[in-house]
Amino acid sequence: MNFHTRKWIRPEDLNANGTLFGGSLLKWIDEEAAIYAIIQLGNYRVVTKLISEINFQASALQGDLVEMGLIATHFGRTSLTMRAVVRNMITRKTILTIEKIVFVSIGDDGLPSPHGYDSITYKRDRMPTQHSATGAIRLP
Ligand SMILES: CC(=O)SCCNC(=O)CCNC(=O)[C@H](O)C(C)(C)COP(=O)(O)OP(=O)(O)OC[C@H]1O[C@@H](n2cnc3c(N)ncnc32)[C@H](O)[C@@H]1OP(=O)(O)O
Repeated sequence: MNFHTRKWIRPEDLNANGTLFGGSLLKWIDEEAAIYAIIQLGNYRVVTKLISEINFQASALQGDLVEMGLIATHFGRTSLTMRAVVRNMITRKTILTIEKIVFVSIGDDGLPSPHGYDSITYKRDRMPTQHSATGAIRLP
């Protein structure tokens, strides 16, 4: 599992208990998983289909650093299933684990679209050359 993204816990990320607000964390995870799905499925149009049980095991305080890790666990026909782990880099405790996050690749018609992949890429070789929403073309 690769831990690409780190976050610094700021005052606006705290709950009334003075610890990390779960909603902030879930927003970061959903965005991280969306970017991971785009890289794996070669499609900017991916949507969250399912997030399984979220088990908050520990927390973080203002000023702590947390890191998020994702790994693809299953390539379906139109979907990608991932596992997520978030760790507190200061206390070294696991903050949460999510066993299943499912994203679906969407076609221009707005319906699930086969992505054609069955294994993880560790490169940027599947990045689409054109963004279907903006028409922007990526330079080589
Ligand atoms: C990044 C974001 O935040 S996106 C915003 C939040 N997400 C959304 O708004 C998505 C809203 N949902 C939808 O638009 C629709 O449910 C869609 C397009 C995602 C899927 O539509 P469905 O009618 O369920 O499509 P369909 O039955 O063909 O399933 C598509 C894939 O999802 C999988 N799937 C569907 N339901 C589930 C489920 N409950 N759990 C796990 N996988 C599921 C299917 O197995 C299929 O995968 P496969 O092709 O790899 O076998």
